[in-house]
Amino acid sequence: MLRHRLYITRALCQFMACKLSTGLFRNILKTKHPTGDMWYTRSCLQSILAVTMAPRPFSSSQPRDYSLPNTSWSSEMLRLYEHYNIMCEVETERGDKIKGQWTRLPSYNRFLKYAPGGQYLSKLLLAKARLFTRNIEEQGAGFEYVVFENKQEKTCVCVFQAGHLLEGPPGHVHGGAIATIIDSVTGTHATCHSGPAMTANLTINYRSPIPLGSVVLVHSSLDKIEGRKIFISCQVTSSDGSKLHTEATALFIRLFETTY
Ligand SMILES: CCCCC/C=C\C/C=C\C/C=C\C/C=C\CCCC(=O)SCCNC(=O)CCNC(=O)[C@H](O)C(C)(C)COP(=O)(O)OP(=O)(O)OC[C@H]1O[C@@H](n2cnc3c(N)ncnc32)[C@H](O)[C@@H]1OP(=O)(O)O
Repeated sequence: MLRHRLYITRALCQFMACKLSTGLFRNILKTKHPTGDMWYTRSCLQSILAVTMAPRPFSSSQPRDYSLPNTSWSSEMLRLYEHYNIMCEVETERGDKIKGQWTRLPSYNRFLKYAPGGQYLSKLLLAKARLFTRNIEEQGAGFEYVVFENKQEKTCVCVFQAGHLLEGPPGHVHGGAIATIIDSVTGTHATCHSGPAMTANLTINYRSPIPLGSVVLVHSSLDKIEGRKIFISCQVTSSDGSKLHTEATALFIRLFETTY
């Protein structure tokens, strides 16, 4: 009975939130930008994100936290997950648990129901839109990954296990899939540090192929910030760090004026 009441309350809240946000979008989108480029202007994106960003984009609630271990994770993936997860909480001399240097980031969940960029998709399709890296339902088939952030050192590390649907050269990971995980990790890093940001440039050097099914580490370091520009460098290495697979540099442009 209580569960039913909860479902009804949640459904009502979702309905009202949806009505409110689509109304706001309609009003925002009616205002034509002087350049005529009304869909993709920064001010437009900023207004939309400003009214809808209220909960932080990385949340462990809806619809599911994809960054948590599942049965497809190999022992190496679990070992590395534990290695970083254990450093997210430390014990003081008095035995209290306090926050450690690292933070596990819950998976990013899409926070907009309808976005202006999807103008050519029907509302039905748009409502189904998913983050590219989280769109394969079968566990272990695509991108299995978890990102940890170290705010003090301005670094992130991602433990990434590449599934069989990411094949490029036989038995190895597709270069586009590698670019995707690099973009996602550095994009997550930029967004966590400075708020929503878009990739302006991504330069990649592929040094050695990544065997399909293997677990690699994606290291992201924030090099510098110049105004709205966030410069990040990235290395993909074997899980023990001995082999360099890929290196990259990325430039992100912050969409908001203020950081959060
Ligand atoms: C739909 C928006 C979503 C935003 C994300 C929001 C939330 C995300 C939340 C969580 C993230 C979670 C996970 C992350 C997962 C994936 C991340 C994927 C990220 C992407 O996959 S994202 C798609 C690919 N990405 C694009 O589709 C961008 C297309 N592009 C543009 O939309 C514009 O181009 C933009 C906005 C980049 C800039 O436009 P703008 O009008 O705001 O700024 P402007 O042009 O004035 O540039 C300001 C200063 O940056 C310099 N600058 C600009 N571009 C440069 C370049 N390429 N090289 C060198 N310098 C550059 C200028 O020279 C100037 O420099 P200066 O100030 O010194 O003059």
